[in-house]
Amino acid sequence: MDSMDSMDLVAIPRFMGHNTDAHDQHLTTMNTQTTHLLSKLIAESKTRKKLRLSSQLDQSSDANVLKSDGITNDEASGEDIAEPNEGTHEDNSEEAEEDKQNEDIDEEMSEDMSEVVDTELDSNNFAIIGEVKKAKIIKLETITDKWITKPVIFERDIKNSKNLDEFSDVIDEQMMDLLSKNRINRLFPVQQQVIPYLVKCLNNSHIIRPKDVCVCSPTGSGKTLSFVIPIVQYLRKRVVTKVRVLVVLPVRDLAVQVFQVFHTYCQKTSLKVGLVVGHKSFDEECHSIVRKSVDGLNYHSLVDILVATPGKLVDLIQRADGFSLRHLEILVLDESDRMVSELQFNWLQEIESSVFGNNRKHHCFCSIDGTDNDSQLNRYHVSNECCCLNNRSVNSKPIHKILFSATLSTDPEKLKFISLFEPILFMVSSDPTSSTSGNTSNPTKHLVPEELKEFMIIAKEDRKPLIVWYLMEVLKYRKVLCFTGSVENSHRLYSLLKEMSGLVIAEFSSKLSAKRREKLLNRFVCEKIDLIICSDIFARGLDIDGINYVICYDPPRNETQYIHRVGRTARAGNQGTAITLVTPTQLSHFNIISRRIHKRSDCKDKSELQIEKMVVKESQLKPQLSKYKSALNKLSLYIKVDAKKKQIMKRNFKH
Ligand SMILES: Nc1ncnc2c1ncn2[C@@H]1O[C@H](COP(=O)(O)OP(=O)(O)OP(=O)(O)O)[C@@H](O)[C@H]1O
Repeated sequence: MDSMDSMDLVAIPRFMGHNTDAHDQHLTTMNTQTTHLLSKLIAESKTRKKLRLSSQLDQSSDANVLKSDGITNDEASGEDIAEPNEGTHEDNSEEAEEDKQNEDIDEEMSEDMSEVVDTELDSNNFAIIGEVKKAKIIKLETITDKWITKPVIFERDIKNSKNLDEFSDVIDEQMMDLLSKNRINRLFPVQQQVIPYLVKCLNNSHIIRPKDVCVCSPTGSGKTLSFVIPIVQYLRKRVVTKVRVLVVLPVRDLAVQVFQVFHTYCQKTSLKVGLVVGHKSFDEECHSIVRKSVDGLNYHSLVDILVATPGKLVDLIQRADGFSLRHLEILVLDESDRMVSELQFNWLQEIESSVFGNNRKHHCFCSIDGTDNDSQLNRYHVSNECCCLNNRSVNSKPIHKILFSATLSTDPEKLKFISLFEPILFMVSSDPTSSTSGNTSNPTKHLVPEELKEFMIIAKEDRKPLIVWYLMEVLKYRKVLCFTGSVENSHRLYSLLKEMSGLVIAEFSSKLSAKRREKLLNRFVCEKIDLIICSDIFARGLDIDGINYVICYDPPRNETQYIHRVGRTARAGNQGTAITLVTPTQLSHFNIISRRIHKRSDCKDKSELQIEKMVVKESQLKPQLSKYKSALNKLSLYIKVDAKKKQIMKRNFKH
C-alpha cells in the first residue's frame, strides 16, 4: 500500500497463535507497519477534522452576519439550519421544556465527566485509534431580541417596598381604601414597576396601542395584585357588561385563588367576575356567565372578567350558547410558561375563534418578530386576512396581552404563538447594584426569593422517611409542605410516617375533591395539620398562608420545578426554609440545578454556588429504627393486599 486514501483498510492481528520466532518476527513487522499506517490515518483524520471545523466556523459566522442584517438563515440558504438554544416547533408540552432543561443538565454533567473518562482511558493503556474525544460542539452566538436583553429591571428584595401614598397619582382612592382594608399598605418592587405602567397603558389604550407586557418575578413577590389593581381600575369606567378581560391559569386551585383576589378588589363596583374551572356542573357554570335576553333573541354576558383554566374555557367556547369573546380587550396568562407549553390543547386557537367568530380562517403568524419596525407598522394595519390575537376584536381594540411567571420563558419559538406586540419585559435583577433598566446578559435567569434559606441533606433512599421524621419530631418543624416525585411516593411516605409518629399528616392529591382540599388547607393554616405531603401538581402558584418549611423529598428534575416548589415558602417577604433530600447518585444533578439558579457574575468558584449541606447522622436516626422497620413491614403487607384486591377486581371486571 503506497498511498493512503480514506478507503484504506488496516489489518490488526488479534489472534497471536503459537509463540515461534518466525511468527514473532512476522508479528513485529506487521506491528511496525500497522503503527505506521495508524499514525498516517490519525494525521489524516486530524486534517479532515480541522477542515470541517473551519468550514463550520465560516458557516456560523455567515449565519450570524446574515441574522444581524435581519436576514434569517432560511431566507439566506433556503434550508433549515438548527440553532442551539432554540426549541423545536414540536416542543409543546411542559415536559418538552423540562426535557430541554434536563438535556442541558445532562450535557453539563457529561462535560464534568469527560476529563475523568479521558484520564481513565490513558491510565489503562488502551490504544487510541482515530477520534476518541467527542468533537467539541461549537455554540453559535444567539441573537436575542432587544426587548429581552433590555428589560425594565427591579429589585428582588421585598424590604424595598414603598408606601402606598407614593402611588396616589396612579391608584385611585377607592382602590387605596380596599388595599388598606386588606392590609396592603406598601407596594412590593414588582408592583411599583408594573402597576403604574399598566395603569398608564390602559388609560391611553384608545389612543396608543399598548405594548404587550411580560413579567418575570420570583414566587410570592405579589404578581397577582400587579395585574388585578390596574384591570379593576380600568374596567370600573365601563358601561355595559361584556367579557373584556380573560385570565387563564393552568390549574383549578390557582384560578380559584386569582378569582378570589379579583372578587375582593371588585367590591363596591358593579364589575362582575366569573369563574370557569369545572367547580360546578357545565350548565351551572354557563348560566353564571351568559344569559338569554327576555325576548329570547339575544344573549347577555353576566361577567366583565372571566378567570378560567384552558380545558374548561375551550368547553365553554365550544358548547355554551351565546358565549363569545368578541369584546375581549385584555388577555392575562398567569404562569405563562406553563400556559404556553400547553398550547397543544389548542386553547389559544379556540380563544381566537371566539374573538373573531366566523371571520377566522386560519392560524396566523403575522407577528413572529417583535423588533422589525416595518412589521410593526403592518401590524397596525393588519389585513382582513389576519385573524390572530394581533388583530383587533369586534370592538376594534387590539387585544392587550399580559404574561406573568416566576420562570417566564423568553424562548421566541414558544412566544411566537402568543403573537406579542412590541413586548416589554419587566424582570427582577440578579445583581443588587443594578439600576431600573439595563442590559442583561442572561435574560432567562430565574431567582428564588431573597428571604429563602436553602439546605440539602445527602442520604440513602431508605433513610429518607427517617430524615423527615427527624426534622418533624426532633427538630420540631411545623407547617411543612413536602413534595415527592409521584402520587405513589406521596402515599408511601404518608403511610410510613403515620405508622412511625404521632404527627398530624395530610396527603394532598388531585383525587381529593376541591371542598376537601379547601378544608385541609384551612386546618393546615390553623396549625391543626403539621405536614402536608403532595406531588408536584401543587407546586405552582399556591399561596398558602405561613408555610415555614418546604421539603423536597424527591429532588427536583430541573430548576423550574425547584423554583416553584420552594416558592411555596418565603412568600411576601416572610422567612422560609427549603430542604432537599438527595441520594449520593443524585448529588451532581442537583448541584448543577443549584449552580444555575445561584450563578452570579462575580462568583468564579463553582462550589460557592452549591446549596449548604445539613448533616443528619445515623446515630440521630437510631432511636426510631425499630419502629421504621415494623412500619416498612406493615407497608409491604398493605401493598400485597392491595395488589391482590386489584387483581380480583380486574378478573371480575373481565367476566
Ligand atoms: N403589597 C403587598 N403587601 C403585602 N402583602 C402582599 C402585597 N402584595 C401581595 N401580597 C401578598 O403576597 C402573597 C403572594 O402574592 P402572589 O400570590 O401574588 O405572589 P406571586 O408572585 O403571584 O407568587 P407565585 O409566583 O408563587 O404565584 C399573597 O398572600 C399576597 O396577598
